[in-house]
Amino acid sequence: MSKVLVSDPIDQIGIDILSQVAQVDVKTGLSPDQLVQIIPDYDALMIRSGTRVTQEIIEAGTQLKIIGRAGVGVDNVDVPAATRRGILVVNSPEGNTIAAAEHALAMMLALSRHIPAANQSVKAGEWDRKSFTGVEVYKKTLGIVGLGKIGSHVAKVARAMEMRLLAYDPFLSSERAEQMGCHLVDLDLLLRESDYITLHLPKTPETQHMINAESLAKMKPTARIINCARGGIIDEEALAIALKEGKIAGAALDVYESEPLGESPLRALGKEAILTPHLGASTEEAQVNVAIDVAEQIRDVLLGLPARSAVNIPGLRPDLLEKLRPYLQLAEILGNLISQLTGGRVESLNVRLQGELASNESQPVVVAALKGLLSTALQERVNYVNASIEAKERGIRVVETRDAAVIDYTGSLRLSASGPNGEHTVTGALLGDNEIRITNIDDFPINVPPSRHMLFTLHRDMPGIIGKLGSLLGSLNVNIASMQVGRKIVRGDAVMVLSLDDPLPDGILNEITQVPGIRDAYTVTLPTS
Ligand SMILES: NC(=O)c1ccc[n+]([C@@H]2O[C@H](COP(=O)([O-])OP(=O)(O)OC[C@H]3O[C@@H](n4cnc5c(N)ncnc54)[C@H](O)[C@@H]3O)[C@@H](O)[C@H]2O)c1
Ligand SMILES: O=C(O)[C@H](O)COP(=O)(O)O
Repeated sequence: MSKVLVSDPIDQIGIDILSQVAQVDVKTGLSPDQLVQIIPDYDALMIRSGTRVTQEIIEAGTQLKIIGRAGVGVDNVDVPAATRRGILVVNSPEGNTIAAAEHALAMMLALSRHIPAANQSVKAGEWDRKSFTGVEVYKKTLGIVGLGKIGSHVAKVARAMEMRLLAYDPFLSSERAEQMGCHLVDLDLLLRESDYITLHLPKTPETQHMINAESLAKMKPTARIINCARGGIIDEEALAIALKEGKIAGAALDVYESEPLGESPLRALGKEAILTPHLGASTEEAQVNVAIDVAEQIRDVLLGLPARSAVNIPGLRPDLLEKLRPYLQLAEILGNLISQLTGGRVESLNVRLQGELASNESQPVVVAALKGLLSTALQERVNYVNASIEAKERGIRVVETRDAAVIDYTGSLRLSASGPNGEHTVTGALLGDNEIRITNIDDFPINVPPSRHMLFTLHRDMPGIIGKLGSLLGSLNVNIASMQVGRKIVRGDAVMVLSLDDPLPDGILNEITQVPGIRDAYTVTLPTS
């Protein structure tokens, strides 16, 4: 049974889903060293933002197949290291969108009306109304930095409060921003004109300290800033100084450069600063959403099914996946076949996608062919996550051609490559009921289903050859399940394709090529029943 480690608190519903297929161990609060020690036992790791999944942990996770982040941000996971090791990283891109947006809006209103400080004052026995006079958000300008899922929900609610909306998002068109009621502007203008600024963008090297002393200096002295996105987008030291010196009126932070927040000048500030401990996603609803979303993906991957929100492999729409699934299997088999026929070590792979496979949506089929090609050398270490990277690192050039014309089959795939055994070409297609067929080998037409043990010969089409080969295999107690000959002209060159019930004994290929008329022979083991 697979084993899943849950190293951050997640909703019970996620644990119930995982328990359908795996032993689930919930161990929160582990130190990095403890995690390195126990991770080798686990097939899957489920986390929130509390666990930092470093390269060291990934390398120690020799059984790890998937890391599931019950939330959006994967900045606490070394995704490139996971990709190199073929470990899938999945998240829940939408499960906590509403929760995070509502937290940002709550912060904006709490800042405007000094709610935390007023609450504290009443609880301390005071009745001070004068110190807590606030401001209204009505008709004020809200600058939204990052108009993605969370930013656009904030925009929707803020519009209902009749705020004027500015947005800065370099990856969004003005038309799209206008549809959301926002006027797209540059960051400089947004900083200068906004009464409130709310951040909803990822933390990247480019956005690190995007809000710094210089940008704070551009803001109005009455401006308030909210960060419920990621710590580090604001330079905390510069912010603390700006607040202390009254350069801006307030800040509400849910996320910090280092979490948990340690010693910080922010802690010493008064009612102008509101600090919450990374609570954006902490609603009952969001925690159920993300736990279901990610646990289901981990469960599916452990069952050999694809994940819907993988961050290190292009996601596939479920309908497209359903359509491509038999082609992915075909591509893997053909990739494996060509690798064995060429003797491995190919320098380039030519992939021809024909008929319905010519569409750009069939790109995963190329990845599947690479996976099949590399699996002879890398076995289970290659998968859909790392096949393209592994191929690149091995210097394998992939040349794709696409032709939408339908020839013989609705869709077909042809691979050619050369290696130590010379150049070979294999073509395959699906029959009406999605049955896989190898339809051509080295330009000889055939029509055989792939099978686990196969023998391919190149021979002269002449009487007696089939009988001689059959007798030879019979004398070795190898049972032939099926046999087919492909030829272009009578008594010319031909290929023979045999499906065998048993693997061929070692060294037998030499004997086969001694049969008069047989020029070459290859045994192949394919990943099929
Ligand atoms: N506090 C929390 O608990 C919490 C919860 C959920 C999400 N988040 C964080 O909120 C942020 C937004 O999440 P989302 O789901 O809306 O993501 P999203 O991908 O839907 O939106 C992000 C937007 O930021 C924009 N963007 C990227 N680089 C930018 C830049 N340099 N300047 C301006 N805009 C830029 C993108 O174009 C995109 O529109 C993320 O950082 C996420 O990790 C925090
Ligand atoms: O990226 C996210 O989803 C948020 O930061 C939430 O993080 P959390 O799951 O640790 O609450």
